[in-house]
Amino acid sequence: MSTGASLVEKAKKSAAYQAVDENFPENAKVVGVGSGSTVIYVAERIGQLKNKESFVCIPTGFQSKQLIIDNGLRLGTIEQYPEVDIAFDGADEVDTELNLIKGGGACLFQEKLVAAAASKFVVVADFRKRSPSKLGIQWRKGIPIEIVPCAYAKVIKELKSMGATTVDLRQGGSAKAGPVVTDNNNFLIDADFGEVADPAKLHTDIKQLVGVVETGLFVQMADKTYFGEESGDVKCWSK
Ligand SMILES: O=C[C@H](O)[C@H](O)[C@H](O)COP(=O)(O)O
Repeated sequence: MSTGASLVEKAKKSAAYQAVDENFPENAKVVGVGSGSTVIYVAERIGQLKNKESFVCIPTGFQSKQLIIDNGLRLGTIEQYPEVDIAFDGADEVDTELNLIKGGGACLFQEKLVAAAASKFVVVADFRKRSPSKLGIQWRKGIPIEIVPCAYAKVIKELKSMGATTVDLRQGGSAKAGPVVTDNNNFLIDADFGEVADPAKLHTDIKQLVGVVETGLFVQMADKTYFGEESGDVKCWSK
């Protein structure tokens, strides 16, 4: 009998494999590979393609770069290839409009850069990531926000005055004393705004604060999301 953890793992793998199988363009030249535990299976599936010498993969951070290398894929950079045919990535939460919260694994800036450069953006997730309506229902840790380190005290104060109920500078915990440092040498703040009524407005309001590099709100960027279900099925939401 499958345990809860192995059901989740199977769900991630089924979603990732189906997303690659149904969306990988035959003549793809440049492919974005996201970050996190679900994308591991995306990279694995792309690594099984017979024509893997014919395209380059663009990473969204250090872990993603390692996934590309470990699966025998060609590594490129977004500076060399600013036009991406398709990008695959995970999400922390997906709402019914396909808006996303991302950055639970501290990789949001490069993820958004690659997704924004992509003609098509496909998200892979397990059933726990699906919101019944708005963002902020399933993912309760707050919206990840990447900031320039010296701005943290100012931005925390401003997020509180914008109505965030809890605002935390993300800590490394037992793995690192002090704050998490992103792949871009920045800090992360997690700001809880509860249920997000208008993700586009919240993103714009946060982005205007001096010191904010990017928010983990991906508004109207995803074309499709594949959810691996507990039953073993995969559900696809598309625009
Ligand atoms: O910063 C991390 C990324 O946004 C991930 O794609 C996101 O946290 C989902 O990761 P996972 O597939 O491990 O749930």
